[in-house]
Amino acid sequence: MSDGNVLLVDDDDAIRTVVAHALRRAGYRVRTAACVADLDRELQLGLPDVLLTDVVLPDGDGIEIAARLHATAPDVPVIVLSARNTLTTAVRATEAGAYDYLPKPFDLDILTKTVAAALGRKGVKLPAQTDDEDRSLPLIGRSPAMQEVYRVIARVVSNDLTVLVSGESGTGKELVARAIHDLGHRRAAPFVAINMAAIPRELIEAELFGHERGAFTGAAQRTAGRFEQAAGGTLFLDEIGDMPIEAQTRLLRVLQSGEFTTVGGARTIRADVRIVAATNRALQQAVADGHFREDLFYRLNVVPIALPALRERRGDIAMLARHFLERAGEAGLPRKVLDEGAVRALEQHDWPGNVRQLENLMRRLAALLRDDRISADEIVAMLDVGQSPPCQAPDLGLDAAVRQFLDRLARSEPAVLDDGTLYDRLLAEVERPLIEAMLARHGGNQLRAARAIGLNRNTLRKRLDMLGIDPMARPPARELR
Ligand SMILES: Nc1ncnc2c1ncn2[C@@H]1O[C@H](COP(=O)(O)OP(=O)(O)OP(=O)(O)O)[C@@H](O)[C@H]1O
Repeated sequence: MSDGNVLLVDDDDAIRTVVAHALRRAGYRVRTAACVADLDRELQLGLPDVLLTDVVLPDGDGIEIAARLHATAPDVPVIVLSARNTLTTAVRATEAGAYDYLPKPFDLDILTKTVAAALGRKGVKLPAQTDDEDRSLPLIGRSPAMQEVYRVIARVVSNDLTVLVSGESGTGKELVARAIHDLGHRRAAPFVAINMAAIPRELIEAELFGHERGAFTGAAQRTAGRFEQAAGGTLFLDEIGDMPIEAQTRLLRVLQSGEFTTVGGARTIRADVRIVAATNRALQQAVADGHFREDLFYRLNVVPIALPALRERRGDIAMLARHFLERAGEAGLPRKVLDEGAVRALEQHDWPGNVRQLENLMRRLAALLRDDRISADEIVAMLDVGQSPPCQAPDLGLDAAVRQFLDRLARSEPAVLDDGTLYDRLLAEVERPLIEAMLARHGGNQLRAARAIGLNRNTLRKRLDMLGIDPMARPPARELR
């Protein structure tokens, strides 16, 4: 049995009663305070071994209390309890020197265990407080799964540990990487992203490490790689599972030695970057299949952050949807609101394209609907995009396009057949329906569609721009003539 001294500050009588009871049952001596003034009186009577504090108090802010106590009595761990379950709160609490942050509602068992752990680790050195706290924190969501993500982010912003973010496409992996950069001490230096799936495999090493003049055909001058561009900042290695094995070996060497050599050069440069890698597939499986080096996996997976799929945190959907409608409004699109049925329809959907798909849908609704209120019917109609019946080869609409083309050809002058443009014209005819159908089939996910078609993602993006295709749009119904 512990005889630790706990001081609990919360203006909610029920929370004070329940928490104090649970902690007393666990063997702690508990004092309580309902506001900052009460707390000050209690502190004059003696310091506790652990302080638990709510954030919003009638006469002050619990995080300021944490910072104050951390400055005057750094040995006393502070656990912040908050109903404002945002990344901002988690990060502010950690920066203020709090030992831990527990989102409300919390589990009493977890609270008791956290208090026990805090008592066992008193005197832990915590990150220093930083200056500007109201930096833009873009991650939305209060689900328990996102709370866990915030807690891990809050723990890594003050160090340079390598982070591996995993999650399905569109779950916010890049956003997490940016948040880690923007909140950390490297934020004044660049955040540089490189996507392994978007670069031809043979160019990845040159892109990462730079190359000397003449290092390979077409290398007319020395070019700095992403490691050099990101010096002092953060390098985001997206879709790390797509990295060719030779580049993996080279990256591993860099991570081990802290230095790299440019392609074709004898020059060694210190790698001063924080690495955040991301993957949308199970890297362990890639390791088991021999496609990803196990030693590199462990080097990258120092701090894992697993982002939940949107369907695993349906409680966040309404908040995210409203956030995206608001953003669309700020961007000049008409302001719209969701009615209750619309929210339910959104919450029931499975979101194969995750937050990105929800964001695109909200933007399209804001742009296309005439009504100010969005109803369930409109959501369902727009979500219907590309749902092909199961167990049936989907109709990509290509046969119709080709038939129409052949039809026109049959009706034209015979010389048109031999004018040297047939190949290009036929391709032009099928490209749009092919891309539209494959995008729809993959829920608007460009990476998956590109992979399925056999195109590089960058090439697909360029073609979308060229053809003016909206990746989330429903493909137009093609008539057979
Ligand atoms: N929690 C969130 N709050 C607000 N916006 C989000 C959140 N998660 C994702 N988004 C938005 O969704 C879109 C997709 O996010 P992001 O590019 O970070 O996903 P990703 O997992 O890196 O995707 P991919 O694997 O396809 O590269 C972005 O526009 C991002 O701003």
